[in-house]
Amino acid sequence: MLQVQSVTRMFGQKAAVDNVSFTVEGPAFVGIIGRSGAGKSTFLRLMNRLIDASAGEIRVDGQNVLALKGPQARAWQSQCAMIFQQFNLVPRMDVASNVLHGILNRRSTLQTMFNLWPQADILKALDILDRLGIVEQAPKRAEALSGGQQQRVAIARALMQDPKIILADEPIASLDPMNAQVVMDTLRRINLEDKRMVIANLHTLDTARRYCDRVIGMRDGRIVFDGTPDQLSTSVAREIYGADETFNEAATSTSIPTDTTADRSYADLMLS
Ligand SMILES: Nc1ncnc2c1ncn2[C@@H]1O[C@H](COP(=O)(O)OP(=O)(O)OP(=O)(O)O)[C@@H](O)[C@H]1O
Repeated sequence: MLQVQSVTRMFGQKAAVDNVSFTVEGPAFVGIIGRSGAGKSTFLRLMNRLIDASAGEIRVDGQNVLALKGPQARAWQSQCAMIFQQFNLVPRMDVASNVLHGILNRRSTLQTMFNLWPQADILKALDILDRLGIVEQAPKRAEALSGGQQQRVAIARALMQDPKIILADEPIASLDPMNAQVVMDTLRRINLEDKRMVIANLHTLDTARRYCDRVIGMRDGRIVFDGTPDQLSTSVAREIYGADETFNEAATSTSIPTDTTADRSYADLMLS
């Protein structure tokens, strides 16, 4: 169970995250939406302890993870793995080693220097890649893969940590619609099959509606919507994004073009 209680993060005089509270029971798939600067990334970084909160508590199964220090804070970080828009892989390193890097902090410097991995870890990494449908890519350099494949490698690296929670910061923002769907399907599968909570910052409404059990809308650091995908009407979305009646949902869509639109580029669709 996740309990976020009155969490605030100030940058100077500005509250990037402003008195945010919500509770999630069980391993839900939670989407956070909102326009640029709403505080979505800051919130995920607070949860993962990449930055400190100015006030508030985040309790996971009763423990306030914002109060953890030193090794306990690092242990928490491996319990809530992070996935980023730009994948954050080591481009020249092979895919299998990138996945193994998910458990880098559990190894000695000497083992790391000589790239020595226990066989059990290597097998686990290959198993995870197999599960995500990219095991044949294991010996290739990460930079040789498509964006969608690279994001799946990043998900595999996260799974190597065996996390309770996966935090995904705009995981499909750099991907074309087809790859975006594969990556979102992968995250949803992990959520449902492994019962790991996923909290994903999403920049498109249709993705939030399609994949999430729960959607949280942020605006200027505050929660302005917290509900189910079917409660996320166009007028509610307009409120979250702070847009007027010219607000066009299609401009926040990543749906895959079909039939009559198949010849048009994705950019054309976004602009239409
Ligand atoms: N390190 C920082 N120093 C100062 N201000 C910051 C810092 N990080 C974020 N902010 C500010 O906090 C606010 C929230 O930023 P944040 O990146 O969390 O928004 P976001 O909703 O994730 O936006 P985006 O979708 O563009 O990433 C913004 O006004 C931003 O300028």
